[in-house]
Amino acid sequence: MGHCCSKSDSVSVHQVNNTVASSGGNSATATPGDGSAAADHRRKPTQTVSPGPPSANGHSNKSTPAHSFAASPWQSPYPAGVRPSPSPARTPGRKFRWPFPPPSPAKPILSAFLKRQGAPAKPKEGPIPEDDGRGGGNEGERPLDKSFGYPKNFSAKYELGKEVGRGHFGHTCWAKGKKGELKNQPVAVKIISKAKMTTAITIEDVRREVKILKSLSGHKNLVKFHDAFEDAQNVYIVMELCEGGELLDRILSRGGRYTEKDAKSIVVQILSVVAFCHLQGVVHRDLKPENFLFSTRDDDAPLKIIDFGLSDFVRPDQRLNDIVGSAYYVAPEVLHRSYSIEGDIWSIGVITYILLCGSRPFWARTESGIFRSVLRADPNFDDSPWPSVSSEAKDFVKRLLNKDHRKRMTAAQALTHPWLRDQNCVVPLDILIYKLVKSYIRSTPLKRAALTALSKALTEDELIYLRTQFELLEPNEGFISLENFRTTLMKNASEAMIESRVPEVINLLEPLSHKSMEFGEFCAAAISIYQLEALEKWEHIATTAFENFEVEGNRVTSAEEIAKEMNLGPAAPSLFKDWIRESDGKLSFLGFTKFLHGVTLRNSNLRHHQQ
Ligand SMILES: Nc1ncnc2c1ncn2[C@@H]1O[C@H](COP(=O)(O)OP(=O)(O)OP(=O)(O)O)[C@@H](O)[C@H]1O
Repeated sequence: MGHCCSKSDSVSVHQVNNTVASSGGNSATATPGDGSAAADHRRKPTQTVSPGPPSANGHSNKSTPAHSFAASPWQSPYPAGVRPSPSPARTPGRKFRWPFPPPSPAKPILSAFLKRQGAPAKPKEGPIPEDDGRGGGNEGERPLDKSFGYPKNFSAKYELGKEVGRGHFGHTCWAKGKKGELKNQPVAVKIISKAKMTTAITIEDVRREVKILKSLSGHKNLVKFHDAFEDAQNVYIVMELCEGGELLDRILSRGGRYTEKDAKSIVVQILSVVAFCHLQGVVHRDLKPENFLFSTRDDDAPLKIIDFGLSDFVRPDQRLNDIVGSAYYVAPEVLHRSYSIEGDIWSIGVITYILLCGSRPFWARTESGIFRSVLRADPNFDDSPWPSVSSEAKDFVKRLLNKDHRKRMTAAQALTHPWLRDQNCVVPLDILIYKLVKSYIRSTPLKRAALTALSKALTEDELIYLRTQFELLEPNEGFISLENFRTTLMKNASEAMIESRVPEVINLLEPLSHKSMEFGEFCAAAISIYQLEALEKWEHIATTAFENFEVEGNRVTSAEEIAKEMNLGPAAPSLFKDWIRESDGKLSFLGFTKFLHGVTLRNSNLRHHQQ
């Protein structure tokens, strides 16, 4: 995926647009006036390109060819000096139709976002100055080092064939191996032009894409990485060839939507591979139907995730702040510049919504309108075909499209959702468990008692996910300890993760070395109050939990004690008065639920009182 701008820099960016509806392409009957007048640039390039005048981002379309064909024996599909229009005239319609409006090439989300906020937009594809306080060097003075250390003998090992796909910053060709294991085997080669790597950051982006592809090998729904090469002009990423086309094209060929049954099999594959990426500490950041390819043309061909060009490594407690992704699929917290792997889950929610009804959940004619909709609008579940969609499917989508990222299901949890139960999904280890258990073992006895009361309010059905996770930790005679957490993580982690992250994650669980947990305590440790609050029956759960707490756990406390337990300063106790019953000095129902919820820094009142 795109390397036009940095990911790691605040101006990073990208790919906005109508990409959802973008690639379907037979433009012959495009409807004027609805954004669909131009055709699919990948297939009918001459109808969409706008040679000559400066593009919407202020860069001349003439200046730099978008893609290098130097290494390809085949001709560029574009006329000389012409590249796809970098900015679509408008955003296509909400409904999927055939034919589709043109795909929109990269367009920075951030620039549109800044414009909305009244700040001057930075050039979208122009080099990002590296002396902007973000730690780069002055590229005007120091030539960029574009050597990657990859082998240089690409053409000795592979024979390039025709182009099979084109992104904004690279094109992908069919090729076959000339020697070794891949002799005569077809492969795909993504070719990224070094001429387009105009900053140290864009170079780093390519390096990271290769590193991530290497480190993630092994999942059946992930395109297999073979090798990376370079020469003076290009970087070549050799990978498994997927011959079945994009998920987007299949959605289109089915008239815009899937049956629930077929949608489930797609969603399970997406969740499975995304759960794998998240466990390995990788956030994809550009999940959309164009980035899933079918390995063959068969109806039941496996789906493969591609394009880790916007992906990044993320630690369990880390928040990322660069705005990247594609507008229709971007999560609210990405636009708020504080996000992590839950952003991918939102995108899967958007994809599932589209699969089930053929429309986008967040739609507007302009990019700023899309962002507004993502931030504020609730998706429509009333219009056709939603009344005939199962309530489980609707609940599933709603639990992915929760605007509060803490309330969203994780990919592993989603695989245990009732909608997918008949799919017999293999549920992978969830890194969220490690995060929650880490907090639990550091919490106070009162908090643990409250969590225990809460976990006891859940039904066996609601505990399926936790039971699966507990089994994955391979309890010894019903108990798990630090060793179980360590071995299970090692068993499920990639080599890169074992080297870089596992020690850190396990160290944080160190207090567990002196204790072991049976399933009951594990449930108390690994439930997320935020996720439970998102459930329709939360009120019932909370009431039952409080009844449990009254029987076992609720004790006389004071506002000072609670403030102390919640790590709050001396001015805070006045805030907690309502939490304690005057009659017996124990937590009230309100106090119980708020205490469970904890205090977040978002609560400006508390912050104020802490000062
Ligand atoms: N392994 C593959 N097998 C077959 N086709 C592929 C493969 N990888 C990529 N393609 C095709 O090449 C196109 C561009 O690839 P990719 O998305 O990785 O490039 P990009 O420049 O990063 O794209 P984008 O602008 O969409 O982010 C894809 O949309 C797809 O059609």
